[in-house]
Amino acid sequence: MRTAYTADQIRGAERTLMARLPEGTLMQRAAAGLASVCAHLLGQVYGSRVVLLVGSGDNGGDALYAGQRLARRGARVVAVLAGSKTHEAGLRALLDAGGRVAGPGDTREIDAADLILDGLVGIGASGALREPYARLAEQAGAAPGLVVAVDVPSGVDASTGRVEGAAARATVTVTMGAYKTGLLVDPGAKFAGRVELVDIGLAPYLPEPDVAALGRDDVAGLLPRPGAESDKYRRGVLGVAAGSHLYTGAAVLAVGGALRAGAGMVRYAGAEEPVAQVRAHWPEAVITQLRRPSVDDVGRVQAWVLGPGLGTDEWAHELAASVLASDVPVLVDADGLTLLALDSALLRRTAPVLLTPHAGELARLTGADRADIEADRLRHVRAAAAELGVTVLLKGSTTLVAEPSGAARVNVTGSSWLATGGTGDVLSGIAGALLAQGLSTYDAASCGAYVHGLAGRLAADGAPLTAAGVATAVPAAIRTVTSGSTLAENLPSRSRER
Ligand SMILES: NC(=O)C1=CN([C@@H]2O[C@H](COP(=O)(O)OP(=O)(O)OC[C@H]3O[C@@H](n4cnc5c(N)ncnc54)[C@H](OP(=O)(O)O)[C@@H]3O)[C@@H](O)[C@H]2O)[C@@H](O)CC1
Ligand SMILES: [K+]
Repeated sequence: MRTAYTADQIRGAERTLMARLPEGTLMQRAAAGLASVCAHLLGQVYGSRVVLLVGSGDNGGDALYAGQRLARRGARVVAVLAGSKTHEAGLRALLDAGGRVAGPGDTREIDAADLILDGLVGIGASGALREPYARLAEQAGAAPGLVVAVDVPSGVDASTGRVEGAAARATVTVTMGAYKTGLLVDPGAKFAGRVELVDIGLAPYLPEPDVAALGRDDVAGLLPRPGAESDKYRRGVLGVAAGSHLYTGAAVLAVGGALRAGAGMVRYAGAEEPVAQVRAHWPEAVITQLRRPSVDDVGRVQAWVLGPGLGTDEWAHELAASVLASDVPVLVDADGLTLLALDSALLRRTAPVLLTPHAGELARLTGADRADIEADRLRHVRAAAAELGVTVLLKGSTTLVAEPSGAARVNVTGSSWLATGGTGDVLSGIAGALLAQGLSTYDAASCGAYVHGLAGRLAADGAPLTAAGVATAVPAAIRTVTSGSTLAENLPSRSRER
C-alpha cells in the first residue's frame, strides 16, 4: 500500500525527525537521492547540461546541493536564482563545485539543458505561482530537456493536487520522505510524471495517512477466491437493474463486467428490449423481464447494481425505489445517480450504498460546480461521502474512493484510454460483483477500480479500446493481480536510499 500525506503532516514529521539529527542532515539526504535519480536519467553525467531553477526556500536548497553533486561529477550546472533570497550554504556549495549562476531573466540555458531541476517551491508554497516562478515553470515544461521536480512540481498544491495557475510539467518527481497527496490526485498527478520516493528516515514519525493507494498485493489479499465449498450462491448473487428500451448496451456491459469479475450468478431485471440483448450476449445470466417497475419477484440477491442506461422516467424512478428498499448493498451509477439527485429520499436506507459518479454526476448530486470538482477532486469526494453518509467513488484518470469517515483511497491503475463510452457500465458490474461476494463498499469500490484500470490497460495495449474489450480483459486483469505478475502501475513504489 502506498500512503500519502498533506504538507502539514509532512512538516510535523520533519520537525520531530530534524530535532534528532545534526542540522542540514535531511537536506543532504534529499540532495543525495535527487542527484542519484538525475544521474540515472542522464546516463552520462560528465559534460551534461543541467539547469537548476532555484526558489527562495529549502526546495531551492535541495536543488543547489543536488547541483553541487552533479557538478562534482563533471556536469555543467547553471543555477537560475528566482527568489528574493537564496539558500546561502547551498549556493556556496554549488559555486565551490564549479557551478555557475544566472538571474531569472537569463533563461537561454533552459532550452539547451539536458535536465532541468525544478526547485522553485515545494511543500512551503501557497497559492498560484507568482512571477518570475510561473514563467520559469512553464518554460521548463515546454523545454526539450528532462524536467525533474524537487519534492513536488512547482505550482501543484502538495496537499490537494490543485493547480491554480502555471505549474512545472515534470518527467519525474523526486519526493522526499513520503508521497504527498497532490502527487497522486489529479490534476497534480498529471504534472508529477513518474514519482520516485527518497527515503530520508521520515517513516517512523508519520501520522495516519491522508490517502492510500492499494497496491497489487493489497488487492490480491482482498479479492474473494472461491474455496472448495463454494457454490454459485455462496460466491455471491448480483442483481442488475439497468438498461431501457433506449439504452440496451449499458445493461449488456454491466452484466458482462459482473460475470467476468466472478459473481456466482447474475440476475438481470429489465424491460423487453434490454432483456433481449442481455439474453443474446450472456446466456449465463438469469433473466427476469419486468412487467412492472419492481424487483420483488426477481429472487434473492446479495447486492444490486442500479442505474446504467436505466433512464430517468417515472418507471425508472419506481424501479430505483424498489431496489433501494431492499436490505442488501446497492451500487448506484449513471441514471440511478440522476434519480437520486431528483429525489434524495431514495437514499433513506440502512443497508450500505456505493455511488459511482463522474464529476458531472457528482455536481448534480451535491449542487457543486463541475469545474470546481475537477479542480479539487479529493475535497469534493470527501465532502459528498460525509454529506450523503455513503461511500462515493469519483471516476477519473485517478479515481478516488471516499468514506463518510473521511478515509480515502486513490486508484493508480487508470489509463486515459478508459475515457470511452460504456467503460463506466463495466466498472459498475465489476464493483457490484465484488459487493455481492461480500466485500465492503469501500473495498469493492477500490478493488473494482484497480481491476477495471488494469483491464483497461490490457484491453488498450497502446491503442483505442472498447468497453466490451475492457469487460473481456477483466479475468486477465484478475489473474495479473492474483498471480503476482508485474504489469506496470503508474507510480513505481521503488524507494532510493542515500
Ligand atoms: N524541512 C525539512 O526538513 C526538509 C525540507 N526539504 C525541502 O524543503 C522544502 C520545503 O521548504 P520550505 O519550507 O523552505 O518551503 P519551499 O517549498 O521551498 O517554498 C517556500 C518559499 O517559496 C516562496 N513562495 C511560496 N509560495 C509561493 C508562490 N505561490 N509563488 C512564488 N513563491 C512562493 C516563499 O518565499 P518568499 O515569498 O518569501 O520569497 C516561501 O518562503 C520541501 O518541499 C523539500 O524540498 C527537504 O530538504 C527535506 C528536509
Ligand atoms: K519543486
